[in-house]
Amino acid sequence: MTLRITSCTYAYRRRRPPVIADLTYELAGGLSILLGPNGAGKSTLLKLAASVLHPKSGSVTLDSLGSRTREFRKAVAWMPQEIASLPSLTVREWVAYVGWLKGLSKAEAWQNAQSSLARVELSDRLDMKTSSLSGGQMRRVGLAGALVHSARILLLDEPTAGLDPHQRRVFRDIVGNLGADGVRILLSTHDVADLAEEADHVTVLNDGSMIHDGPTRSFLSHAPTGFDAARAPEAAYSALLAHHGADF
Ligand SMILES: Nc1ncnc2c1ncn2[C@@H]1O[C@H](COP(=O)(O)OP(=O)(O)OP(=O)(O)O)[C@@H](O)[C@H]1O
Repeated sequence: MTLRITSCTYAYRRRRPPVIADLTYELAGGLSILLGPNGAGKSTLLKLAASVLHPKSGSVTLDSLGSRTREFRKAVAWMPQEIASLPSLTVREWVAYVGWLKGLSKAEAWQNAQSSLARVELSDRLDMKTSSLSGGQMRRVGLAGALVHSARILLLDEPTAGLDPHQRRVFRDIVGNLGADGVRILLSTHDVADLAEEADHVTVLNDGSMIHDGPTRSFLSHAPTGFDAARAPEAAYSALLAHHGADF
């Protein structure tokens, strides 16, 4: 399934410059990462792709499905940057609720909640209230929510922020397995060094426009010569932004 954003423009306020300006993008296969300075428009782009926001002009489609259709919403999962705990819900209820909102039956949602929480290593927290979790644990609940309805497209907004090194490894394994199953993943991150080596594709946003969109190899080629491999992703990122006069 191909997710396409075509000539999209989005502004939060009238008479203000758009946050996303006439942007066209197609999500490649495997893992794509979305980079850019604070305020570049990464979360806004993910929300447009997830049908949480709707463009003022242009379109968001999945093959022939428009982004306002139920089928589109079922095929696409979105993990927001801020995962809200619902104080009255347990961890399993929180994830099952997301599954139910995405069209699963109550029984399926309840069952899938258990298995997706096992994938993020939270089986021992099923019956705890979400309000009692740490920030990193709550992000893992958010990821379980994105996994619960087996979407073909995953849109993850800074999923590794605040995760400890072991949980980063668990996250990478999950993403690697999903990629192998043909799920397409777009994730935003500031963790250039950590994730670039895993990514198939890199997109860089600056001030609402794409300044790079291509395979990881072509992104890394922007690193000035002489950088060792471990520092190449950061060097490539800085070089691209400097080239485009970004204020970062
Ligand atoms: N709800 C909102 N109302 C008004 N302006 C907003 C709103 N959300 C975001 N913005 C503005 O839109 C711009 C892009 O924000 P966005 O959150 O998409 O950037 P980002 O690249 O995800 O940033 P970060 O890396 O800091 O998360 C910023 O200037 C931000 O202030």
